[in-house]
Amino acid sequence: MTPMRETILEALDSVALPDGGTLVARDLVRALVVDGNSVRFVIETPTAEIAKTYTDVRAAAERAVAALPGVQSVAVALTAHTPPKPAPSLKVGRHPTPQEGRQPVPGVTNLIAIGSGKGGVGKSTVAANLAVALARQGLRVGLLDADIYGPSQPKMMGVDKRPSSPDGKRMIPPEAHGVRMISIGLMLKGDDAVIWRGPMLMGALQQLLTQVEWGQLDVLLVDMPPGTGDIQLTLCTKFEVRGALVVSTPQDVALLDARKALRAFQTLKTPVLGLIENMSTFICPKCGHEEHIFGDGGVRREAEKQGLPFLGELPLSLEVRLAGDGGVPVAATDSPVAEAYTRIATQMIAAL
Ligand SMILES: Nc1ncnc2c1ncn2[C@@H]1O[C@H](COP(=O)(O)OP(=O)(O)OP(=O)(O)O)[C@@H](O)[C@H]1O
Repeated sequence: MTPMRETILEALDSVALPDGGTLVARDLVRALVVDGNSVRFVIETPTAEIAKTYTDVRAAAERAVAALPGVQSVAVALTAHTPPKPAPSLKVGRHPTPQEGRQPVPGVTNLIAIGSGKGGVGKSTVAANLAVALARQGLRVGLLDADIYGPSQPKMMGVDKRPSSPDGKRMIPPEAHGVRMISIGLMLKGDDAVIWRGPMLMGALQQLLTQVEWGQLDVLLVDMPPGTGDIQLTLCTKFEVRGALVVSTPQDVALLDARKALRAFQTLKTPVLGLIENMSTFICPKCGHEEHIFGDGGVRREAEKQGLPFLGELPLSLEVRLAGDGGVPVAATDSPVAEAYTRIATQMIAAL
């Protein structure tokens, strides 16, 4: 049984604060994510001084949520409100500028959203590798990490340089493995968490799309946060999106959520260019035995059922994980997995 957001907020509304009110009544709960039986959220206090007095509140909040039926793990972060860290002189993170209709991103021919229903299915890994595979085929490629709550592209692409902003108005994206890349993660210091409300998220996305000097790009891939929400809505309603790719594992629970993401793209009138299956199979490096850990062919069947293109499958492999953690995506190497990415990139180019 998956716990409901409302039930969690109700439980948090019972957590009293030393300076009066409750966590919910004082609107201090941010970034509440329910992922199966795991719950995570942030308690954001107005100042660092107040945060220091909230250690017991955090423990009480964790206990209150852990006691709910269906909850197996709870992670609570305690932060103080800090304004988002700006790039050298360009402030990112503001309310969106009003805008009429869907706009193109200057210089970008194909703006493509990479989404997933469920977190952790490898969407960011696929986005990074696909970007590199497309660049290796000679395309001019950009990658925008819009996973504002868990930006992972700087690590996966091996970029830790902050973008420069010579005029304080526009940002120059750093380049890695032939891909121009920008991530909200590059504008933050170390482990800082971004805690913005919906309008701020929309403003940040708008800035990353329009105030970055992307140059001429054949493809700009947008690594979306998992699920459906403000970012997906803003991207698909405010910008001319060529289409979306949806990543899933073959597991039933992942497919269930992938279907929701597909439906959301359809509702937003964003064409789905195809489905990609990640973690399809595991081949034991010692004995060569092949095991379908998360099920066999689920995403291909789903694509057929929905009448959508199936772009290919990618194995579960230690090499992929190590490459991602090491900042050199496997698609930049000569591994057989890189070939699988090349095949998907070729299919994708044909679909554009
Ligand atoms: N095919 C694969 N083989 C091995 N490890 C993988 C594979 N795909 C992804 N991973 C690993 O799984 C973890 C989660 O991947 P990733 O961050 O890409 O998922 P995600 O769907 O973007 O997650 P989130 O939605 O939470 O941002 C990472 O450690 C990544 O290296």
